[in-house]
Amino acid sequence: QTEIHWWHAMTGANNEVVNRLADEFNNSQKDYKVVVSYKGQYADTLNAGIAAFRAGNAPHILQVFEVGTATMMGAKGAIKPVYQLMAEAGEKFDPKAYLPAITGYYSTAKGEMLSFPFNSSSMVMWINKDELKKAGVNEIPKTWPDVFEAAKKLKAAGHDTCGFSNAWASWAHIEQFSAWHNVPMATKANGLDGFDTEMKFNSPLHVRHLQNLIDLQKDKTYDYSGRDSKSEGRFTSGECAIFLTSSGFYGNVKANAKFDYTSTMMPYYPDVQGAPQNSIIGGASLWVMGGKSAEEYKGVAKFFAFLSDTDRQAKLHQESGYLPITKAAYEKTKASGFYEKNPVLETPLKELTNKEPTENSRGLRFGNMVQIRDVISEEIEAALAGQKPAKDALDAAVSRSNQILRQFERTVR
Ligand SMILES: O=P(O)(O)OC[C@H](O)CO
Repeated sequence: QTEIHWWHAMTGANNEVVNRLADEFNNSQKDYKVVVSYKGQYADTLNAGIAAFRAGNAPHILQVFEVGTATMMGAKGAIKPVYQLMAEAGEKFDPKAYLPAITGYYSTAKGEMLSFPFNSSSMVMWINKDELKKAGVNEIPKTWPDVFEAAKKLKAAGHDTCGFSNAWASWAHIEQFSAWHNVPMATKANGLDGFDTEMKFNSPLHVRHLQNLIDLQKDKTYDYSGRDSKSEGRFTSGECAIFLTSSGFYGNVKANAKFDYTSTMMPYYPDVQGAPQNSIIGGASLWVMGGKSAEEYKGVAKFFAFLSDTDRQAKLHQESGYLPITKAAYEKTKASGFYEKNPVLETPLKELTNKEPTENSRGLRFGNMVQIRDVISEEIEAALAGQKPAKDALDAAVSRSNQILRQFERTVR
């Protein structure tokens, strides 16, 4: 039996999904065995994969979050492009079977798919309906001003430590925020049209939004919850009744929330023309590492074909809140009337398809984005702590990010 090692970053309900998929595949045939290992949060998993590649003991499959895409593309020799892998192994593989918002993110300009879409998400606003009702908020907030008003009422009703919050600081307030308001995060279609891109997220709109957060952070009407998803439990525990994070949080919400909940589209500033635009994807894809044997690659290709099965994809979507990856899985879910009963699962799809994507909302691809996210978060944290005004923090984040982009350009040249 040939072992296929899969390193991933899934916890809670999504960790169970990963384990179950591996078990199902292992029981479905005898030639290959998928062995899964949890390697920490996404950034840790990516670092572990790169370090292992350098040391000559990389896994076969590495789950990498969407912002690690450029890093993986630039890591020559470290990866085996998925379109090549599938062709060499003779596995049926049609990139057109997948949702274009997802494949576009993980393909070259020529349309060659480099990594295998696995758990794509978008950011939604999770709502604790019971607590909103208790606080006298009769309508689910739609706009940022609505959210601020609702958060003030929640605070007055006893939510002392959190009126509203979010996971993934940069994803929420810079990356998704820019796309949703149709303003550039950076030039060159946010890097999709070339690594020689420059950051632009210090616009008056970005400054205004961060200033609002700074003002509300003072008495915890807004309360910061960190750079990644570790604090998502603040929603399920009931502490924060309005919480922006991934649609892929669904499995954990379903398992742990002891209240009536829903998810809704991200808020927007209603005076910004064209807002809301469309959201961009998040989550992760599966990268195949370089330097493995033909037999091992055959096993990986078989596993990917297994994952693409329509019923399996539909189930994965319906249980986890991640997007249906294939068009067939989406159609099947829709036709079964599933979304009428479970509107929560349709929220990210509605956001992604809200309008035809523009240069500002197709996605993003930045070299060293993992470091850039840290820089953005660091500056947001300093601003929220009252150490610098919003404009200074965003100017600093932009200029530091541009330096990191230039470093990346030098390494891939
Ligand atoms: O929580 P996930 O898996 O949807 O990922 C959220 C962000 O896109 C990670 O970069």
